[in-house]
Amino acid sequence: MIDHLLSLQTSQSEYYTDQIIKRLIQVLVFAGIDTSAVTLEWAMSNLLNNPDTLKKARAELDSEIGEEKLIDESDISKLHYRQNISLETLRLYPVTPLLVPHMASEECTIGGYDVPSKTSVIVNAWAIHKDPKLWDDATNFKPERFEIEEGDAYKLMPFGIGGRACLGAALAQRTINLALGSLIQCFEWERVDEAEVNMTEGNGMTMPKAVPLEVICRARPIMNKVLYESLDV
Ligand code: HEM
Repeated sequence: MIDHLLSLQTSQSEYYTDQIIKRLIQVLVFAGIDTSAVTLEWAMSNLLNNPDTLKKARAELDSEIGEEKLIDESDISKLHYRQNISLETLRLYPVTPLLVPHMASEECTIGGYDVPSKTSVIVNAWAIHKDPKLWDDATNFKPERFEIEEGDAYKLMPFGIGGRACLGAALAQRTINLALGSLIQCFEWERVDEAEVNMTEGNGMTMPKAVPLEVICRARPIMNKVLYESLDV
């Protein structure tokens, strides 16, 4: 990306100044890293509190990919249940719960309220995602719900909607699905004790867990195979 921006700088030096390039990279780092990492932590926490879901996700991986090769990007589209786990995680724990503030470009009506032009408008995606009028059993973690519904964009909007929606949504979904798939394929996961993982939401720009996740993991046999192959022994 930096390479590409620097080559644009040679042909369009007035626009692609060093400052613009630095800011673009800052935005990508800021918008792209913590959001995906925190979502992954919420997803793992959900799986540890829902062992049957974890078992089902592992069974899907074993049957679609097997235990001989590691999951790669081309496998993601085969793993529907796994994708539903990410969607359900982003529904219950959207890491940007209020999206980012918008401004009404012209006078309009929202939910019966007259909104003058240039008013700041904040969308509470967190509340929409848990609204019992929109979702059955709204507060429970049920990835199966997406087998029936497609994740209507006006009900499920962890990446925002429209012209200013998240530019990295597709990349984020691929990264999260691949990372989560690899973690499930390569390790057995257990809670550190009998108690459920604490799902309290903390404060911060990207809604973190109030109590960081602690887990026990054990390598599955595929790890031996992959490690030996990479050492070429
Ligand atoms: C789980 C991961 C992510 C979530 C939940 C997320 C969520 C969001 C949300 C809610 C917005 C604001 C949308 C709106 O204005 O309504 C946004 C904007 C943006 N996101 Fe993401 N994001 C994620 C990952 C990423 C990644 C991986 C990148 C890039 C590497 C990225 C780049 C951006 C950029 C550049 C914008 C600003 C778009 C604009 O203002 O036109 N995001 N994201």
